[in-house]
Amino acid sequence: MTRTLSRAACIGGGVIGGGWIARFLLDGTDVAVHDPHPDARRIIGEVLDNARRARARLISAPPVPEGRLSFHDDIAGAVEGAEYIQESVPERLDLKHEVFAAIEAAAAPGALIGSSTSGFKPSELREGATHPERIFVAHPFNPVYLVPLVELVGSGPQDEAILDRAADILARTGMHPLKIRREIDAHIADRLLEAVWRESLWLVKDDIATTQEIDDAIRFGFGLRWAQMGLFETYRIAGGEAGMKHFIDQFGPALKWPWTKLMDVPEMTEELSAKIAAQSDAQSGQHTIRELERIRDDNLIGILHALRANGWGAGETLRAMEERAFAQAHARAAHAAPDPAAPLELHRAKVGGDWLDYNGHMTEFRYLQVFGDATDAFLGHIGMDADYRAQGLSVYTVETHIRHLAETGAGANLTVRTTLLGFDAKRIRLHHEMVDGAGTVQATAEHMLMHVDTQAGRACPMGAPLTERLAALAPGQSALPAPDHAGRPIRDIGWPLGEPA
Ligand SMILES: NC(=O)C1=CN([C@@H]2O[C@H](COP(=O)(O)OP(=O)(O)OC[C@H]3O[C@@H](n4cnc5c(N)ncnc54)[C@H](O)[C@@H]3O)[C@@H](O)[C@H]2O)C=CC1
Ligand SMILES: C[N+](C)(C)CC(=O)CC(=O)[O-]
Repeated sequence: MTRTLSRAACIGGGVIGGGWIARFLLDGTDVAVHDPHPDARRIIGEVLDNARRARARLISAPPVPEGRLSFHDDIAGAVEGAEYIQESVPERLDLKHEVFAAIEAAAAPGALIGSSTSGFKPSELREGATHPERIFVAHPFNPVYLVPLVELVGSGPQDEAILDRAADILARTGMHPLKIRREIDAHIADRLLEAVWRESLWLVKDDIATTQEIDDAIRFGFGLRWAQMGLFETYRIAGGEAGMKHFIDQFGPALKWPWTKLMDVPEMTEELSAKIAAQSDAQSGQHTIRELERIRDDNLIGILHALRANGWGAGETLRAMEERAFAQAHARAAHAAPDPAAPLELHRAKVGGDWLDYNGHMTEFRYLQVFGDATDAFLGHIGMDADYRAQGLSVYTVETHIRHLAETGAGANLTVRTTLLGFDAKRIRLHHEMVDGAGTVQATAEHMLMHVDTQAGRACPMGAPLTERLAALAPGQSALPAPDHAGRPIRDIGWPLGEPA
């Protein structure tokens, strides 16, 4: 299992710093914060509330125990003992230099120092630094706790090693590090965003469109495409069967037509600024910023889930993050060395608000999900983990019987108690009991699992390590009273009007 970063420091806890704090903290890392803003604790607390809510909806794995959050009056106190330091103070070079000087004076020699800067180059950030090689750009995207991309930028090839170390740490928090080949103002993504932003400002200034109309042009159209394919793959398809070559032949000339005014920037007069703000108020002023954040988060989570289901783009990053969270949960359960003579408590879950059906109860497929995750936790417990499956061996569930016994509602903290009902060379029979925080049984499940050779696509005997682990559990588990419903089929209720023809 990959190690979680033990201590991070976040200097600046505003929009972006708050997101970094949440990402690290919810990944189990202790986070030390310095931000002189008088309301910093409240603001960060509100961001954290939204981030916890989002994380519970995003990932079905049991939550990682949160790291410890501490606030410090100065930078020295915050960075002491931190392995990774993230600077997210306002976008002013003089301020960033001041902050780096204070960080360098107190940080451990091996600590990595990332900057959230949207536009400055590492060579600019490093001016006047004592150990410039430790400072690099780690440019994230809002909300940092949900959007996986982080652009990593150094000054040249000599920075490969430090960027690799940073990439490794940030990938373990569920991010997608993109190493930029060469430093350039505003990296990659902000150059692209800036082009769209600049053009949009012209459209508002020239009264061609309102902020609402521009946003509609994005969200009902090309914005939907960009979350899943980006620009080049999208345009390749737009070239039809002849692909990118045909696309360029057809639309290349348009680049010389006056479609854009990209090289100019409209002067940001008081009048233009007030016009944009008024249109934005009319468009979105009915929601608070925190409400808008929650709407945004829920939409992003839906998109990420769809991408995960399709094994595509940012969905792959989410899948890896979730697998890691499950592996950590299984390791924690195994480490707790459950009593083999009692039902094994190997899996926990919390019922998210979006797990409910139209009756306000946990919807049916979520029961199977929780029981399936508990089965995986049991399999991990007996040694059937990702390494085992990589050998082309796994188990398939061949039969399931779920009983729904209570009305499981939103927010319920579920624990699954697992009993081994028996095993032979190829099969494992399991019973799960799902209880809520008060110990009330919500549902039970019985499963028959078949050990398979996934390449050959047929059942095969388990090897010695697995059968030995099962045999070690057998004395304690077989002594437990068998549930009275075990092995029971669904009762036949007959046909009151007689057998149908
Ligand atoms: N807002 C955005 O969409 C994005 C911003 N960034 C970058 O992140 C950085 C921060 O931007 P935001 O979070 O948007 O700004 P912000 O204004 O929301 O937050 C900045 C925070 O830094 C604190 N601060 C000021 N002086 C400080 C000091 N000496 N030590 C510690 N904290 C200090 C402020 O109190 C404030 O809470 C900038 O470099 C920006 O370019 C990067 C990606 C996206
Ligand atoms: C507007 N911005 C330049 C600060 C935006 C970013 O840096 C990234 C983002 O989250 O859009």
